[in-house]
Amino acid sequence: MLTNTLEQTYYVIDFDSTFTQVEGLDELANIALAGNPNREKVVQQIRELTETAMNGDMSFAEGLRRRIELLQANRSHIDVLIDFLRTKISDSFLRNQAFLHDYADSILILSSGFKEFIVPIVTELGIKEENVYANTFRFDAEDNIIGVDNDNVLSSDKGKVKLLQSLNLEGEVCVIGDGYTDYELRESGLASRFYAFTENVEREKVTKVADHIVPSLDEFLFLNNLPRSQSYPKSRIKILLLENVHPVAREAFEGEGFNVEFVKGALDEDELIEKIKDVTILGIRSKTMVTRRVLENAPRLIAIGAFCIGTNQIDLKTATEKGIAVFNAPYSNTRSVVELAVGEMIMLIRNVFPKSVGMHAGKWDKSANNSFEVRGKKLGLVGYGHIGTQLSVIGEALGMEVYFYDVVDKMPIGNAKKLRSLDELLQVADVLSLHIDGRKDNKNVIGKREFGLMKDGVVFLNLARGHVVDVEALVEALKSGKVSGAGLDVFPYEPKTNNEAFESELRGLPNVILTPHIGGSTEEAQEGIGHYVPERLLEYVNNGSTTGSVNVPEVQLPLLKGSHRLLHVHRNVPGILAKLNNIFARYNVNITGQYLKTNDQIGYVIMDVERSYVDGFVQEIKDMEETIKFRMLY
Ligand SMILES: NC(=O)C1=CN([C@@H]2O[C@H](COP(=O)(O)OP(=O)(O)OC[C@H]3O[C@@H](n4cnc5c(N)ncnc54)[C@H](O)[C@@H]3O)[C@@H](O)[C@H]2O)C=CC1
Ligand SMILES: O=C(O)C(=O)COP(=O)(O)O
Repeated sequence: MLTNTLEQTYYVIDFDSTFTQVEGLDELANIALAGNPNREKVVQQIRELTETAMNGDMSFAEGLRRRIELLQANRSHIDVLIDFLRTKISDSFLRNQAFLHDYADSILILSSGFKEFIVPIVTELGIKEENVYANTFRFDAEDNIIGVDNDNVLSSDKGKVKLLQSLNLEGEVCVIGDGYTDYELRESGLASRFYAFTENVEREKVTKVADHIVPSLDEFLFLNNLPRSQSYPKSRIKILLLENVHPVAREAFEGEGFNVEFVKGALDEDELIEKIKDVTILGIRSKTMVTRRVLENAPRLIAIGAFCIGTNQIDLKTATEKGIAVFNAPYSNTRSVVELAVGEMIMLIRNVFPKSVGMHAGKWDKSANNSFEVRGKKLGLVGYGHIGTQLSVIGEALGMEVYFYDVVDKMPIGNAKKLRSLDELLQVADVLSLHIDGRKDNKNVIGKREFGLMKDGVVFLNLARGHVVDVEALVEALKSGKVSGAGLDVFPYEPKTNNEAFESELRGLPNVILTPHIGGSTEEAQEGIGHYVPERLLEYVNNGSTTGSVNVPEVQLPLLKGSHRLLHVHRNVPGILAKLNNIFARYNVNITGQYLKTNDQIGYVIMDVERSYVDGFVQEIKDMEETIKFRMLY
């Protein structure tokens, strides 16, 4: 029995597609009809009836009667269903079991589904069996389901309203559900608020009439200031993913309840400025330019994930100044770039592409002229980082002599020879491949003078960044025969989407392989990046760790247990820690852990404190003039 007091608030929660991700009856049909050739058709009919009834477009009783008729299930199928439903409990309900448990006296499950499968599921999460209001099946002597208990008002039209009426609750009633019948409780005046729950399904007819739309139980608990597992609901945190990053990235964020917007192409500066206003995490690849203007219009942005290697498209200095942590995937597509470079190098030195083009036009040109092996040739690598060193290993395995030049002193791998200047390298290489990063200073590293220093007939590869080569000089070198073949994957201007044409003087030149910036575009690389970058971003958002950040000092933090964690990014000036400690001392706050790392622009201090403190303490930290970004986790 429910104890009614005047101040009491009741939380009436729907089961199907709210408490669980699925509709129980649809799934029961799916199980019961396993092996039946008409299974898909019948399940589909049942789903349509469920949807029609949920939208309020058919009388509920009629829909239920027709669904039971189609079902052909028995008691053993229900046991299978229960096991299945255990794996389909909505994520935000699983996260907030403490609330379900602690507020069990005030929580009612009100469902037009069936107690036989609802009770075992909800009671495991702390709900009281006596607070579950649902239909029950009728069985025959062989345990086949033959109907429903028609005496239960829930089996009739407006059943939920009738049932709630009969409970005669005194106090406030809020309803959480995904269906129109849940809204009818509010419409009838029996409930004072209706929260359309959209974690699993979103029905326009329902959200349109709701007092609030809650994408998760966390959001409901936040709005009502109730105890919850997330200090700030993740459904309120917007993540913008651009440039068609791998779907596993989207799943990683959505699985944790974040609000994700996914865009296939890149955005230009103005489009991004428009979109980024309420974005907390931005995911991009190499194309999206994150300029100072963009960052100045991103008040909520705390992190950027570059789902690639290069970060030259991001204004890192401004990002750091604003305490925005940038992460990338430093080696997830290294191998893919190297394989493409190896393939192109062999194709170019053998003159394969012109022969192939000729063959397509019917020209049989069997000759060895201008076709060479790579074995014994000198491979020159400009930039000896992750990609350069990998290519060094494979080049040697192909029998090439490897030479490299890097602005930083790098250890040669295998028999590779380090050269002291770019000029020296240009003069020895038979095949020259660029693997430098896209920093501004690298603009036109290879221009007219550099082509002039190269051997006649050199094979030239650029899979690094378009602006590092002067294209006009390259075209001239190709036309004059100085460069006998070139493989180009990157260009000073690259189309924003696949719908834009590629314009370049390089088009139509023989023995030039042009590829649309696909060095890192393999299934393997993209999936690897799709896992790696969200892991770094989630660690930062959930725990404060900055492992792998390219601009914020790296700190690997222990998991947060029992304390509140304050994350403070500040301008790196002397005396910050003393100032902070002074505030702690004045407010008598007990610190359970403290970490500090700095770089030349900013400092990142993390303080774990005991939960009991007064709010003024937090405000004082926020108000410090050196504070750039401040957030709290608990
Ligand atoms: N085509 C594509 O799809 C891809 C292109 N890339 C590009 O390749 C670049 C290199 O990638 P990683 O090897 O992973 O980077 P990395 O950072 O490991 O290596 C870059 C190396 O170049 C050196 N360097 C920079 N400027 C130089 C210069 N002017 N002369 C000589 N050495 C110089 C650096 O000291 C460093 O050792 C990335 O920054 C990115 O721009 C990366 C992945 C895919
Ligand atoms: O990883 C990089 O730096 C690349 O250039 C690959 O970029 P993408 O992911 O293809 O836009």
